[in-house]
Amino acid sequence: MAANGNGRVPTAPGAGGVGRNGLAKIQTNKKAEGVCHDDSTPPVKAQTIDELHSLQMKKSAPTTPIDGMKGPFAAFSEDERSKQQLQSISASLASLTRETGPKVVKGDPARQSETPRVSHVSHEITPTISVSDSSLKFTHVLYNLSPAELYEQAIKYEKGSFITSSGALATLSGAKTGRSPKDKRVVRDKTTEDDLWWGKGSPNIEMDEHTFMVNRERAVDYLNSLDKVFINDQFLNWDPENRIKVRIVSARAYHSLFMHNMCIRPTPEELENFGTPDFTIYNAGQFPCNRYTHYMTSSTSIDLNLARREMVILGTQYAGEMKKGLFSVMHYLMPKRQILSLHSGCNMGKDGDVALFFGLSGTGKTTLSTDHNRYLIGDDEHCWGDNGVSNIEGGCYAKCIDLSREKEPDIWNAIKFGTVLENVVFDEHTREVDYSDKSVTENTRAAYPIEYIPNAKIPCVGPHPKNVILLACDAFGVLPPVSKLSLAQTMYHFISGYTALVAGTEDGIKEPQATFSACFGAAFIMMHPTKYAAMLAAKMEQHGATGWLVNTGWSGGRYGSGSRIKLAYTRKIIDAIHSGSLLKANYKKTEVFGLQIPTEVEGVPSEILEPMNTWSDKKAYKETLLKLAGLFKTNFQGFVAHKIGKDDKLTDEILAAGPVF
Ligand SMILES: Nc1ncnc2c1ncn2[C@@H]1O[C@H](COP(=O)(O)OP(=O)(O)O)[C@@H](O)[C@H]1O
Ligand SMILES: C=C(OP(=O)(O)O)C(=O)O
Ligand SMILES: [Ca+2]
Ligand SMILES: [Mn+2]
Repeated sequence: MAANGNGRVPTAPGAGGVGRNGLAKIQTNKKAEGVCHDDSTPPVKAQTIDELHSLQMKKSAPTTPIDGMKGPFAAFSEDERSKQQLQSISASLASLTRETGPKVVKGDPARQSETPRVSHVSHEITPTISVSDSSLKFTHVLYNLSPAELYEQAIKYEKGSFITSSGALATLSGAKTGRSPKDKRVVRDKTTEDDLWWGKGSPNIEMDEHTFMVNRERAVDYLNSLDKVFINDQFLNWDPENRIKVRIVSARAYHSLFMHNMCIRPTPEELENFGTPDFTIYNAGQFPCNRYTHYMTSSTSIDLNLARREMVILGTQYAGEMKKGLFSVMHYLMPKRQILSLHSGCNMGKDGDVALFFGLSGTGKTTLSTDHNRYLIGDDEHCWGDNGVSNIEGGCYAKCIDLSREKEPDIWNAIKFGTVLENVVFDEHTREVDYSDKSVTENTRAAYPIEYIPNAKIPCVGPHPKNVILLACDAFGVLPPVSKLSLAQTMYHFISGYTALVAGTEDGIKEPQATFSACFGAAFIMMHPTKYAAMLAAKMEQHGATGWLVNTGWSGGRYGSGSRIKLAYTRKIIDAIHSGSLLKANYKKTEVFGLQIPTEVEGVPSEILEPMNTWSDKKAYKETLLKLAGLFKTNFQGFVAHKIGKDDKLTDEILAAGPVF
């Protein structure tokens, strides 16, 4: 025993007095005189460490009790259902050159000895001469794992996975940190040839059925070659009558957790009775496509086959491809049922007033629909049908760059256990995230279940919208912070789908990049933009919704000389739209774009409402305004030949609703 500071050996504990470093000595239990016990609880009921471990985890309770079951599924035993489920998964993973699907086993291969969930699929093993090695191998599936299980899988097996100080799962998406629209392919067949929008401006770049099958086989073979794959069986669309069952097969826990958060999570009962999915994604993102395959122009390919109801992902691990790929599918399926699909955020006031927020990436859909004073219905993808609106998703996907607790408290607080944080930078020791760090990418993201936002409206449905807000982040700084639109103007701006962002943050980039993306989501629509526009016009007219154009971009000059409109001001503008007070304001009409701008908005300095006021160089303002107007005009040329709605009246009005100069 070491000597203490004064050179004396400390006395035994229990003897009273002062111990080492002057601290009071530990007192042992009086009752335990002579024996050294560290607690008085009974010993654990285990003889070995393995027994102790087995005590720790109990088997999940079956949701339907096996005895005394009622309802249509009473005839099926637990075993029977589990067998059917494995057969369905095996069918999903079937390589089309082989007769049957792979032999599927549930559970982590690394934990077979511990997991009670190993259940063999009773495959009819057809004796065949040309048996390949791959057919001898079992495919282990990790089926609808919980966030906790997915965390463990990610941290154990996926490089770049860490728990941040707030409990979120930090992940890396690899070489791709954003979507790859140029690598998206859609199968052109007899049906889609007539139904879809092809050619100039369309996001649908064609591929043939055979090439799709080549890529599908490549993805399926890759997935079957792995130690294990993740399967998510989930739903899209909160409207129960138009709910779609989706299955996502992926190779990474990160992808599985992302989709767990983003799609609607089935209850255990719904999962038991899931049956066959309506749509399946094969995400083999780690594995590239073969560039010598017809139609491939890079090693990335995102392939959609509407007839087969399948999507294949090769060569990109960016999780947003899955979410937005399914959104494309909804943009096909829903309008066929007379339901309008919308790339918009959506929220609802206490009185049931619903607002839609359209806009391209980074314009504020997620930020502005997440509003502490209103119920969040969803941040990105919705349907508008005869009964009102419904969210397609079960989660939100927020941009995190420069996120602050003060400005966006609800999003900040949603970044906790269960949330996927993509491509963020954090302190190696404290695991505190630095949201201002763009070292990996500027497109850092958080994906969280919608119920992580305290005032989420569950189920995520609402009545018909009262306000339709078009968001444009105008880096030219010439669009007013807010203007009230006529129906024709709303359609003009909806079809134009304008935003201008700064290309990057490097010095020397003076010129903002204008983007026109029809329906504020050209990358995701499947039919001609005028189809969606006509539906929107009819719905807005029928339900008396008002259109608004809100510039969440620059004021007082273009990017470089002006500055971004304060989020606090934009929120005040949005508040005034929601409350109805802006509808009653006084308006004046702007030059060139002919926009109605209010003279006053509560909480917003009046001088910024008219952009010209904020520019010190009036000549530069006028030039920039005309430049932007020219860009709008050129872009709209592509639509002048199309009729919108049943008669020419609206079409003519829309054409007249653009800039005049
Ligand atoms: N005036 C403003 N209005 C809206 N967003 C703003 C404003 N100023 C800055 N921002 C920032 O712009 C980004 C908008 O992104 P986000 O809401 O995720 O867009 P979207 O959901 O449309 O892709 C957020 O990072 C937000 O903090
Ligand atoms: C996820 C995306 O959407 P947004 O930026 O609109 O949130 C995306 O465009 O990839
Ligand atoms: Ca979006
Ligand atoms: Mn968003």
